[in-house]
Amino acid sequence: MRTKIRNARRLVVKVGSALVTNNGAGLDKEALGAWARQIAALHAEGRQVVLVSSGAIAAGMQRLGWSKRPHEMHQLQAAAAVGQMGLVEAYEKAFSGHGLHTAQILLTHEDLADRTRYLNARSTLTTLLALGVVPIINENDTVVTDEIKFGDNDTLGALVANLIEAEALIILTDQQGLYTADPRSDPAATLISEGRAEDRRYEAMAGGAGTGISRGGMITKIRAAQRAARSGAHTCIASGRERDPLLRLAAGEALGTLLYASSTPLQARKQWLADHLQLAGDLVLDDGAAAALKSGRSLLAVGVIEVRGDFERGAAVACRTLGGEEVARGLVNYSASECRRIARRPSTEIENLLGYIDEPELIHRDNMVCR
Ligand SMILES: Nc1ncnc2c1ncn2[C@@H]1O[C@H](COP(=O)(O)OP(=O)(O)O)[C@@H](O)[C@H]1O
Ligand SMILES: N[C@@H](CCC(=O)OP(=O)(O)O)C(=O)O
Repeated sequence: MRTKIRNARRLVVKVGSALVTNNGAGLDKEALGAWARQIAALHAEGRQVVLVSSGAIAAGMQRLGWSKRPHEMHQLQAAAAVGQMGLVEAYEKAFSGHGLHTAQILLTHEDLADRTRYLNARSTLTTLLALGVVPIINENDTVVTDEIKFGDNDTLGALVANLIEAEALIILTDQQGLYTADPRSDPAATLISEGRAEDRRYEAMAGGAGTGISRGGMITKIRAAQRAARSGAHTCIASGRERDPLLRLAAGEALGTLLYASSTPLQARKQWLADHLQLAGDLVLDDGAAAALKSGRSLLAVGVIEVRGDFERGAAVACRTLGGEEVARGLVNYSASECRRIARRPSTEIENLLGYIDEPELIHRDNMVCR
């Protein structure tokens, strides 16, 4: 099983706040240095690595002399802006010691939800990797609001793995991996060595964040593994406090918890659709249309009985049954107001109804992913 990580040529490594800041005590430069050394060694083997690093808020809090994480968004954003400077400065120094350039990339949820920006982010990242640069990614905390937040960097790590079609996502944290229960509260909990990322039982075992400085906890790591698996990436959750965890995992050692992907990679576009967290609206389908989608056909206007939301051509929308069940999601060829005008009507009438026709389908099957 562990050959899955050994064989990975393109990896996303995520390091959490607790590790990066040594539980909030300020940037742990020694730890950063150790990751840089290991990533440099992986590079030398011809692998490409993207680093998703948390720690900006915690580092900023420390610089500003705050001992408690504030609740107000603007204060968190201010702390992140201060801390991100120190974070990238420390990484740049650590990697330059190994002759590697770094690049800072700050992303928001909207960047990955917008089709054009998604494609831009993807091509910038793959270009950087081809140039031998180590991209260092964090959420763009300065501009995010609650609605557009990834919130935790486990989710961001998984989306980056989808974005660049990584083969492995390695999540380093302050525990050895996934335990049968939170080891902080249950000393009898045992470590899970490996299993299918999609196995729903893991969600019940995982709890929230361990410390006041982290966001996600184990549950976001499990969901990140599920998300990564949808694009064929295997996830490993391991302790960042072990000696050389990245090198040992890349050598095939059975460290931490491996949550492997069992499906083949979806096509890049379908991946993006499957991970599209924010949808612009809903199309409510009749039973015939719902059945057609499930058997892999395109969505035609005739099967749409209601249009919800306000969206433009090209937006991602959910296709739902009258009962609310999501059957599929996809990129719609017509705006919401156009959809309302052509709903329940055969495709042959679209030109008459609108005065023009873009596509005969409302959503083409190539631009759709079934749930
Ligand atoms: N089943 C579990 N197995 C391991 N850790 C768990 C589990 N449930 C909850 N946790 C907690 O998740 C924490 C790791 O997540 P988090 O604090 O968000 O760290 P990070 O900053 O690395 O993302 C652990 O310290 C642990 O207390
Ligand atoms: N963007 C935030 C990271 C959010 C966060 O705490 O994530 P995590 O450490 O994964 O729980 C920061 O840099 O502080």
